[in-house]
Order: sequence, then C-alpha cells, then structure tokens
Amino acid sequence: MAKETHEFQAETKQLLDLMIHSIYTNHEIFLRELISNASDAIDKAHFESLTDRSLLEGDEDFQIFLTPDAEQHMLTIADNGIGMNREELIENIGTIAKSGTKAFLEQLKKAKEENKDLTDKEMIGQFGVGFYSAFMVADHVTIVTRKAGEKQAWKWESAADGSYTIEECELDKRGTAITLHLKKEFCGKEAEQDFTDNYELERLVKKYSDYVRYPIKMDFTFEETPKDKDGKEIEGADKIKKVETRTLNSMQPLWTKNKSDIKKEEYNEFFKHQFYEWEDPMEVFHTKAEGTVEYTALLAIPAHAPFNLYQTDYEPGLQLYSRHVFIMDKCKDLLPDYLRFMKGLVDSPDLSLNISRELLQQSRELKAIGRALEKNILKTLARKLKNDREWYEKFWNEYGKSLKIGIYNSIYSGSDTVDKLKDLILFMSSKDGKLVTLKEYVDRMPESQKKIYYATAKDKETIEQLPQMETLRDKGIEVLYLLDPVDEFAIETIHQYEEKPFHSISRGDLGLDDAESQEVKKETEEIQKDNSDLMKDIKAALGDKVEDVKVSARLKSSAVCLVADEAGPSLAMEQAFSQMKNPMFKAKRILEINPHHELFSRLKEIHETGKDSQEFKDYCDMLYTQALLIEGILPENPVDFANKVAKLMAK
Ligand SMILES: Nc1ncnc2c1ncn2[C@@H]1O[C@H](COP(=O)(O)OP(=O)(O)OP(=O)(O)O)[C@@H](O)[C@H]1O
Repeated sequence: MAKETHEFQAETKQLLDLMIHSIYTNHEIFLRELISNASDAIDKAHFESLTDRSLLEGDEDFQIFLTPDAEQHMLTIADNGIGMNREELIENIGTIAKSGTKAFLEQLKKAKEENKDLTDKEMIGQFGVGFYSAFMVADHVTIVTRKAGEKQAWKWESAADGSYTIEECELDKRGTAITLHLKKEFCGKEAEQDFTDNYELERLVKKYSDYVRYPIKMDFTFEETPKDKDGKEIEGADKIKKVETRTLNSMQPLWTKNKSDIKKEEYNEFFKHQFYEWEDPMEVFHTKAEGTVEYTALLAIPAHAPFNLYQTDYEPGLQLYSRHVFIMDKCKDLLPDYLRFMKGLVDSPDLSLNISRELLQQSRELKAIGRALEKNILKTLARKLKNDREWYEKFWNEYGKSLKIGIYNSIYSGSDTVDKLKDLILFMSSKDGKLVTLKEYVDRMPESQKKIYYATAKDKETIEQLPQMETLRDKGIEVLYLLDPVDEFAIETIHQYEEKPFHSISRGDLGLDDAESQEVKKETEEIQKDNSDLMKDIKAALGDKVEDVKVSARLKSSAVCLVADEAGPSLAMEQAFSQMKNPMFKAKRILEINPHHELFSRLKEIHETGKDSQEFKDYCDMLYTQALLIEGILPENPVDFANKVAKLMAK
C-alpha cells in the first residue's frame, strides 16, 4: 500500500497547535505520558495473553526501552506492548476520542475568552493530554508499530502541520516505537533541557515513572581501560567502549512496602504519577487487611475535585490488582457513589485475574473490601472534622456536594447513608457566616426553638436580603444558608436532626411560639379576616399563578414575599427541577403581603374604588412580580412588568 496522507481531526489540530506553542511550562512530562502509554499497551498485551498465549510470540520479557541519540537529536521510546494496526493508528492517534481532552479544549477556549492565565497549573493539571504532549518537545514524530497477532507493521509520521502519513513497514516484533525528532531547545549541552542526556532521562524516569510495573531500560555507554586477569587496569592500553543496559525504575509497587518505610513525599509522587495529579493529595489512606478477605488499599483524596466530577462523563472507580497484577481501571463497585472523588487502588489475592465486570459486581470479597474502605474513609473524615477543622472545611469546599448528593440519593440506595453522612455535612450559618455542622446548630439552639431554620438562594447576599429573614434576624434565630440547589433536597431527605424538623423560611407558617410571635400571629389572623375580600380579589386577579394570598406575619419592612406551601416542593426546588428540564414539580406559591406596609393601605384604597379596575389588576400583578424577583425568579413577561412600572412612575 502506498503512503497515505490524512488530515488531523479539527480538535486534534487545535490541541497540536497548543502543544507546539506550548502552554505547559513543564515540558518534561511528555516522557511520563509516553511511558505511561507504553505501560498501558504492555498491560493490554499481558492481559490478552492470559487467554491467548500465542500473541506473545515467545517474547514474554515485557519492557520499555529508551534510546537517546544526541547526534541525530532523537529520542525513541519503544515498548513490546499490544501495538496498533492501521485502523487503530487512525482512530487513536489521529482523532481525539477522549471527552476529557475535548472538555480541556473547551475550558481553554473559555479561559482565553475571559483572558485568564493559560498556564494555570490547576486547570491544565486536570487533563492528561497524553500522546500529543510529544509535540511540546519534538517538531516531528514517527511511530513504528505492529499489533500483537498481526503480521503487517505500520509507520505513522507527522510534523504537526495539520496532517500525518501512514505507510506499511517492517518490524520483526510486536509493539510500538515512538521516535521524537527533538526541537533544538531540547537537545545538546546548551539546551534548556537535554532529552538526549542519559542522566537527565534517568532522573525523569525516577521522578515520574519509578513505579511503572515494567522495567524501563536504557543503554549506558562507558569508556573503560581493559583489565588484566587479576582485575587490575592495564596501563597504557587503549580504552574500550562498553555498553551496559540498566533498568531505571525500581518497579516495586509502593503499596507492597511497609507503611513505616514510606515517606510522605513517596506517597505524593506515587499519586501524582499513577493518577495524573499535579498536586499532592489532601489525604492518603494506606491499609492492609488480613482475615476473611486479604487486601492492600492505597487511596487518596486528591487536592482538587475534577471539573467534571458531577457530570456523566466522569468515571469514578478504583484500580484493581491481584497479586500486583493489574486487573482493571475504574472499578465502580467498591466504594459508594458519594465517594466518587476517591482515587486509588486495591490489590487483593482474593480477586481473580480473569474476572468479568459482571461477576465482579457480585463478588462477596469485593463487597467486603468496599465496606471496610468506606468505613475507614468515613472514620477519618469524622476525625478530621473534630480535630482539624481547617482541613475539613477545605475538603468540604471541594467535595461537600458529593456527600450531599449521596444523602439525597439514599432515597434509592438505602437510608443508612443518611445516618452515615448527616454528621459530616456543613452549611453556612447566619450567625457568623461560618460553616456549621447540624450538631453545632442544634446544640446552640435556644430551648424555645423547635425547628432548624434554613433559607435557600444562590448566594449569601441574596439570602440576607430576603424579606423573610427580617423577623428571624430580629429574634436572633440562626438560619442555615443553603446555597447549592442540591442542599434543600439533602435537607429534606434527612427530614429531621435530633428530632428537630427542618423548616424553610420560605415555606408555610414559621412555627415560632414565643409570646411575641403568638401575639403577631393572632393579630395577623384578625387582619386577614378583616381583609378577606381584598385577599380573595387579589387571588382572583392573579389567577392560578398563586395558590393563595395571605396577610404576612413574617415581614417587617418589605411589602411582599412569596412562600411555598408546607407540602410539595419549595420555590428553590421548583427552580432546580426546571433547570434539570423537569418542570413537572411546581411549588404551591403563596403570596404574602405585609399589612403594615404603606403599600397595603394604597392597595386597599384602589380595591375600594373597584376590584375590576385595570389599576387594581396591575397592582396585583406588580406585587406578584416583585415577590418573584426577590426570590431570584424572572417574570414570564419582563417587558409587561417594566411597562407597568413606567406607567406608575409617570403618574
Ligand atoms: N505505545 C502505545 N502502544 C499502543 N497504543 C498506544 C500507545 N500510545 C498510545 N496508544 C493509543 O493511542 C491512544 C491515545 O493515546 P493518548 O495518550 O492520547 O490518550 P490515552 O492514553 O487514552 O489517555 P491518557 O493519556 O489521558 O491516559 C491510547 O488510548 C492508545 O489506544
């Protein structure tokens, strides 16, 4: 077959462009990425050979080989992994299949539009750009590869100019060799960093790839004076060149070492390498268990939540090993979904190498390991909350949402999740703007207070301006701020804490039973009775926009507010549902009017002159729209509202 030229997919071009103009300042990571791909390819060959030994063609000596060539300005990374055929070269190298990389490009575009710093380490750190990182240091890349079990080998070449070529070639063994034609900044003594220097390459392998399971080898050439038969150097003899192949990585999986022999930095480096993290993890868990099920687990809470943690394309799960041999990536069946942010691995001799995902789900051993790990993580979180509040709040800001979603999802997964998590959740409080636990809230509640009050809005400032907050603030009652749409769902699922029910300040009767509140309640009922016609007519003017119109006992200086009925979803929940494109759930809206506001007397006057007048109808509508706006809900017809306000202002 003649040499074919292919165009890169548009997104690949974009990524290549970024690599060439190097947004990464950390160029050296290209080696880690290519070694990691080589190691994955060997994993695949190893795994497939378990069922078809002939694939290995007698070559069972798995290894990755680095060959620097200072004269030619080249570096080759070769593996005897699974290799690729023509279609796979096109599919895997020419296009970007990974949603993560696509998302990376989108975020990058957004950052550019917003003029953000493109070298932002945190942002870039969330994405492994894999093979393409080769173009940060090379202006021309050649891949020679032969798929295990196939005869034909292929050569792929690109100078990152928008296209690549593929042609047939010869290769006597399976695997892939990637040759980088290095840019001049990256080779030679004068270079910024010399990737043809054996010692530099050795340093980088130790730094990033020390735990790669397969030997990473390289030839070192020495000049040596010949020795006589007693081992003494022969004086005056011409030096001879000697080549020694050295293995650069230690390969010993960190988790098999004794905990006491492992330094914190080693754990950190391991996680960064194994899980493509850029920052040290927040916490590391290293557990060994013997007994009914034997296992070693090395887990970590990464420093930051990935950008897509709550999106469907995020794949949670731990790596599974059996006797240090890799079985699978992203095993979801170990930890509950609310711990989806955990990264790590489990190595157990009780797991079978050839187990299918389906059988694994039913594995008793796996379930037992999962339960033990969950317990251990929850215990650590509880201890941190008690002893290291600063750490816990940092954790909470990154992953709190995951626990709250876990509580809400316990409707499906079983109510014991609520018991496990309810003491680990935090909310901001009106008391001092700090985060509090439910226990802390309840413990400092005055005895007369029977409920846990909360308010929902998108931010603290909006809540603090809610008319409903006025009374509670005046009475010094603490209110929890629920700022995330999931919060109210979680709270409603917990239902009550230490027998104290939760109560939204935007819902039904506040249930305050101090003397003053009782007094206000009585007075409000009387005003309501005296103005029953007015209330009825406002309701009639608003039609089915509201369920009811009432005189308010909760407002001090504001004219109106919108609350939801005791039963059914709240206004915030309704908004969350409609954002989820699920507008079925509607809150029963009740418009409350402050009888002590001057607007109330004006309303009465207009009502008396004629309940069917346009003016009365306009007033009712404007009142309702105001209440909506206070809740952060846009009116259905903003133009109509603006016109009515303008008309009134012109009077
Ligand atoms: N040495 C190799 N041997 C066989 N296949 C390879 C090799 N290097 C890359 N590939 C193939 O090319 C694909 C794309 O590689 P790339 O590094 O861009 O992404 P990835 O490895 O899938 O993801 P990540 O780098 O985030 O782990 C790989 O998934 C693999 O199928």
